[in-house]
Amino acid sequence: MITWLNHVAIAVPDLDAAATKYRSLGAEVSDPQELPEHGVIVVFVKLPNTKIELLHPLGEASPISGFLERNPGGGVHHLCFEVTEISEMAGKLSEIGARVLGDGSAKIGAHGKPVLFAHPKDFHGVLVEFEQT
Ligand SMILES: C[C@H](C(=O)O)C(=O)SCCNC(=O)CCNC(=O)[C@H](O)C(C)(C)COP(=O)(O)OP(=O)(O)OC[C@H]1O[C@@H](n2cnc3c(N)ncnc32)[C@H](O)[C@@H]1OP(=O)(O)O
Ligand SMILES: [Co+2]
Repeated sequence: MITWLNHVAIAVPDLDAAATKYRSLGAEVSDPQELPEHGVIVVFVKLPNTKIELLHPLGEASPISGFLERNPGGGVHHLCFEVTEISEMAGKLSEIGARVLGDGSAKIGAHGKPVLFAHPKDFHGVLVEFEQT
């Protein structure tokens, strides 16, 4: 079952500049975290009711490189919802006709929990991430 909004992710061309901008507004911003398995480096802006994940490509084959080429100034990249049972999610997604990205199995995400992504073309033009609660 889908529950909380865990984060909204924004792809940015300059991670330090983006982190500084949110910090200057008084937000608590985490240190950068490299996620080589996901091809990104991330920073989290912590808000009382959710988080903003600032994303920048890491390595040669980042899944967000194409997005930043098309949106050089940055843009909203994905939404992440928590789910009670990630192991059931891949099956549920195919049941409703949504493609699971990658090899279809969950990977460990930025919070140390399994995550899956569904294709934006199957979710009203929005890339959706699901994270185990
Ligand atoms: C771990 C951490 C965490 O939170 O724990 C993360 O979030 S990692 C976050 C980074 N990891 C991921 O994003 C993993 C899942 N993402 C992917 O596999 C890829 O980004 C992807 C397949 C969605 C898109 O890759 P791509 O841009 O190179 O592919 P294409 O050029 O073929 O794009 C196919 C179509 O999808 C559209 N498209 C691409 N990216 C997005 C997006 N973020 N939101 C909405 N639409 C999108 C393109 O415009 C294109 O539309 P048209 O055909 O109309 O031109
Ligand atoms: Co994310």
